[in-house]
Amino acid sequence: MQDLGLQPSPVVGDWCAVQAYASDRGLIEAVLPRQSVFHKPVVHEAYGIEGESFVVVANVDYGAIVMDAVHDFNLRRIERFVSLLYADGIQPLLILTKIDLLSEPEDYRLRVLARFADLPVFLVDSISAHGIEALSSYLQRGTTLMLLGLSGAGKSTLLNCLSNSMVAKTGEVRAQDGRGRHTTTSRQLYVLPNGTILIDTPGLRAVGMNSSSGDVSESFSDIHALALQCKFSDCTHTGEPGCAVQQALLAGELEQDRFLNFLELRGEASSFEEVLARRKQKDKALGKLLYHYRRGMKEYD
Ligand SMILES: Nc1nc2c(ncn2[C@@H]2O[C@H](COP(=O)(O)OP(=O)(O)OP(=O)(O)O)[C@@H](O)[C@H]2O)c(=O)[nH]1
Ligand SMILES: [Zn+2]
Repeated sequence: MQDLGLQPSPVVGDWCAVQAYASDRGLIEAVLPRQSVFHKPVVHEAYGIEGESFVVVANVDYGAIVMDAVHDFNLRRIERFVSLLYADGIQPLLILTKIDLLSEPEDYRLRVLARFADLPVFLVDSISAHGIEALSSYLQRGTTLMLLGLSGAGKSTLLNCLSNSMVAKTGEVRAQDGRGRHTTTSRQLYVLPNGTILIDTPGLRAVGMNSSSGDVSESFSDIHALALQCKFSDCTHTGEPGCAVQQALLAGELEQDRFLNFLELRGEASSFEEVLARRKQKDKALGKLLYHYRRGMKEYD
């Protein structure tokens, strides 16, 4: 967003005082005090580093983690989202989608509750709207829900289902693994007919936050398995000879979209790891400096 010279700069979810100068245009004069903010951390706390973080969404009441129960059910990812939400004092909810494709959807609820006993879990089929009713107590006028989830998790479809109108464009998804295209390219805010506010965050960015390359290979186990057959163990899969990933792409066994998604996430993960490496180097240099300083002091004693 363009820096408007306001303190703070408005983000999605902010309530602003606006001076209207045309029927569809206005000038933001002030950002009203925020009730809550959701931060995107730059560096993961698990590494013992208090990294920078920045506010991505303001005034969120609930963080709805949207997860494809069929193709992407992952307790570790739930944990990551839950801890990020808790860190900002935002109540998490879990919405497991595509349950129409499961024979025993209740099993998934039990698996989640065994680990996160207090987490409200909803099993929904956004196509037929089955299970949507259970969410209604969270969908109140003036309540803001932020949707978090990977690309293809079913956020746009859920939004459509909730609003009963095509407010968001859903992407085509491959039957094979259920991964979608990145139809959500910017954070957006929708107001449901009853006055509930929904904020849809880009699927890719949601996983990008504090992901490490370990997480990336976990999410792309097919590419990881192919990579083991590459001629070079440090193959980047971007043009080396004897690359099994490129071969699979050529043979149509690996979808180009999925590969591009992998490259994008790997890029994010490696810059994250670079930050860590730089930080370690700095700490080492500081340790050395302190050591010499202390020795110097002793010599004076
Ligand atoms: N069977 C079934 N399919 C679903 C359900 N929800 C979503 N889908 C399908 O899953 C695919 C991806 O859904 P989207 O709503 O586009 O996913 P998204 O989370 O918005 O993805 P991004 O916009 O990339 O972040 C689409 O083909 C949907 O039709 C569901 O409850 N049941
Ligand atoms: Zn390769």
